[in-house]
Amino acid sequence: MAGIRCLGLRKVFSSSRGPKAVLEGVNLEVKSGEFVAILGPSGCGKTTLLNILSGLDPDYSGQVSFTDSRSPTRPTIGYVFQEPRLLPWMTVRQNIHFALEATPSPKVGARVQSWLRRVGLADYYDYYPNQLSTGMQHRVALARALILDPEVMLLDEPFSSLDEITAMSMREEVLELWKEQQGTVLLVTHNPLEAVYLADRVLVMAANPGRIIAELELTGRLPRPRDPEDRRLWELSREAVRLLSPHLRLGSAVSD
Ligand SMILES: Nc1ncnc2c1ncn2[C@@H]1O[C@H](COP(=O)(O)OP(=O)(O)OP(=O)(O)O)[C@@H](O)[C@H]1O
Repeated sequence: MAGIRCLGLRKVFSSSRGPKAVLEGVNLEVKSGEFVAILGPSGCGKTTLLNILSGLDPDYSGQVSFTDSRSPTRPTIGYVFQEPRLLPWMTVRQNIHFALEATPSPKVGARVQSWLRRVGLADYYDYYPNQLSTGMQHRVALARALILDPEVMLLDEPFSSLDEITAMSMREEVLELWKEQQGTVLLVTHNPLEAVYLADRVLVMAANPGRIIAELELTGRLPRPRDPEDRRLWELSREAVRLLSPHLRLGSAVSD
């Protein structure tokens, strides 16, 4: 499994108002096998950061590197986007198969089917995305990322558009898969309770420019397995919000 390291990361976007630094001086270290959440308000640059780490956005300054990877170049990264982004003309099975970039074979077919079972969609393999609920589409997106056996999982608010009941079961699924695969997870969220329930460590981000302003270590304070009803979760989530509040002002995430 691989760790993530960023040093002095800076990202500038151009707009009609001129260049704007969206990320500035972001330093980040995620250990191999660690589950880290990034908590921050809308527009602080969380997705921008994941896009850079995933390799989708190569236009930045600063350093990004991966430690302890089994690959000599770059670890396999599974990226679950905010929206499921399934290909609408492909069935569930075809969408997952497509991610593997492999030619069809009974072995690959069995692997796809096994992941569909894992996310509770074995009976929906021949459905098209528009025949699935949003929660089901998110589960397909999760299977599509996990089938790659990624060393690093980047999760961009994967539960934010789900109803709370579905989100609760998806969180458990992600925790289960993380334990099983022992991969490294970087989860982006603006839900403090979700962050402290899932992560070993929470990095708090503020906007304008996007930067990490605080860190909340949870491993020693909240042993696993965790109970979603544990009162300490509420206290810790309030602590995370308190770390963020001095940096919040209305419209702070909007371009000045
Ligand atoms: N392609 C782009 N061109 C110009 N500005 C952009 C572009 N993509 C993002 N931005 C700006 O970068 C900032 C950070 O955007 P980003 O999507 O990373 O935020 P975020 O923290 O993920 O927000 P949310 O939680 O709402 O998804 C925003 O101010 C946004 O307007």
